Amino acid sequence: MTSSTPTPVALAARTVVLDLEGTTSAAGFILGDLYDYARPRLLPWLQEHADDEEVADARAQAITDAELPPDASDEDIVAALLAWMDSDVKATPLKTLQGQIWAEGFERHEITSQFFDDVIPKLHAWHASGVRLAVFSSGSVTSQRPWFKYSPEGDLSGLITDYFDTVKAGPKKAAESYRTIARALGDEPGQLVFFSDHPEEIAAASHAGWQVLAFSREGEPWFGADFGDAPVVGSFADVEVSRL
Ligand SMILES: CSCCC(=O)C(=O)COP(=O)(O)O
Ligand SMILES: [Mg+2]
Repeated sequence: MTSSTPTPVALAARTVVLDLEGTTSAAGFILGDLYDYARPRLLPWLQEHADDEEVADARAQAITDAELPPDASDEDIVAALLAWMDSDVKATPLKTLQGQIWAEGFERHEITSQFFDDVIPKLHAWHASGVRLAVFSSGSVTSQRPWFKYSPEGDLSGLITDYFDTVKAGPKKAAESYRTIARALGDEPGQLVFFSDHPEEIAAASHAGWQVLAFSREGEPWFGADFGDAPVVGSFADVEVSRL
């Protein structure tokens, strides 16, 4: 029998920016527990929050993105949202509406977040050593904040200083989004490192001059993907980050 020891990766950075699904947290949990929570709540949410500006914008954007007629009904829009959910299409209007629904679910203690066992100890250690921690996820900032507040290990929001989503920063597969985040954080690109499970996100961050670290976790959608020249690990336990 052969055994392989993972190669530890040592990095120096001012800020670690975290992807969530597939990196800190299991896709199966998000696509299972969280999506199941959102599905039956989409139609009543649209109906009951029709006057909310963010909901109205998401509704209009969903009509455009799904190529629905301008007078599409709430039922038509929900059918498009559900189809996106079934294929895990990370459409911004879907993420806005899911995020609002989940935020309420977290506040009501009807859902909690989930992290791989190797993640939270490292977040505490890096935060304690002065490394800034931020998030860049397709999940909306409205859902990112309670994701860290209502963790199974208590409130982790004190560890995270900045949150970015595709509304604030732009698409995760576009290098310009990483330039926007670097400017917002006041860091030089090389002072930042992006952790992600997605090859195109890793390529985009790298193109913007960031350090990158790819996560290839067994059982996750991008396990075994080709990350080009990027260093690859399977666990936060294999990573050391010192403050640059
Ligand atoms: C904040 S929990 C919900 C996360 C989510 O909806 C999502 O799509 C995560 O995708 P990521 O960009 O973090 O891979
Ligand atoms: Mg991801």
